[in-house]
Amino acid sequence: MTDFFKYQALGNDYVVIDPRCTDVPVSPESVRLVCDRHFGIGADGVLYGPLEEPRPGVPVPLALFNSDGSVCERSGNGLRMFALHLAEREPGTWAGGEPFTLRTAARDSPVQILDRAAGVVQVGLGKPVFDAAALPLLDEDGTPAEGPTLSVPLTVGERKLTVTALHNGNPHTVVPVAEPTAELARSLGPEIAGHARFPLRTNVQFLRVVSRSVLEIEVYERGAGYALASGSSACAAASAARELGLCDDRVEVRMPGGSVTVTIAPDRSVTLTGESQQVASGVFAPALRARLARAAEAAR
Ligand SMILES: N[C@H](CCC[C@H](N)C(=O)O)C(=O)O
Repeated sequence: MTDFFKYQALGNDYVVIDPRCTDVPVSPESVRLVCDRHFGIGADGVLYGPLEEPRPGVPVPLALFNSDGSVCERSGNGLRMFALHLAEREPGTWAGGEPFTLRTAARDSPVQILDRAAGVVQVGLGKPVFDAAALPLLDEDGTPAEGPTLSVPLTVGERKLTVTALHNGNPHTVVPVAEPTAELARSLGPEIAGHARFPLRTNVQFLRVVSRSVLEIEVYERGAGYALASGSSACAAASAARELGLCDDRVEVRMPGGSVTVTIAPDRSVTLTGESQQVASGVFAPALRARLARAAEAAR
């Protein structure tokens, strides 16, 4: 029995719970406990799956959770880590470098392991949508906003920002700034992520365009807080910068935990490539197991 596998991608860390390997119940409450860095394992989220026995040629379903227990539709890094998990469990089936498909609440995402030893995995996030209704984004007066979300004004406390919002499986808000810092992300990030104009909340990226081929971001994730890296955030920043004419169609996105490569096809489809690694696997101690079981029971 293996209750959990822990992975990280550029410091964005996830615990994989594979129902084929453990009977630990997964609920929002137990996710919060597992992700707690003091009372649990510690992670930005949980990848729970595969939800059915994987078969080659059939999309592999999994569920994604943020560390606060909320459901997340898609995670660029999370899917890359989950692909590696499948390859490490069943190298004969998944590690051959053939593309396969992972299925989450957002939609199907193609993944491909480019270098298993180095943990290099590519994932396609499809075409982003720059549309107020998709996020959703409300007007200042609380009514649903309409139309494109490129360079829209957003008032946050005393600050009048200009942001670009988009949906690439999950919602993102890109804030161009002169100097993205962890302090800025930690202070302003939560105010934007939970802003009344985003009723479903949003992930937030503070962006500096270093050159046409290099972007730098700091990330505040919806449901997980400050993050050292985020794959879909890197893609969101690249898509926003590309749409605003600020970068080319292949960019390096630098984050505190490391860099990824994002490419944007002529039809705007986005591909994310980067590294990730397994860092640990193990069993929960009986006391934590008991608490997880109680947490799942309470959630019923
Ligand atoms: N870390 C993830 C993004 C998680 C997004 C999540 N916080 C949400 O609620 O949308 C990534 O690498 O793409």
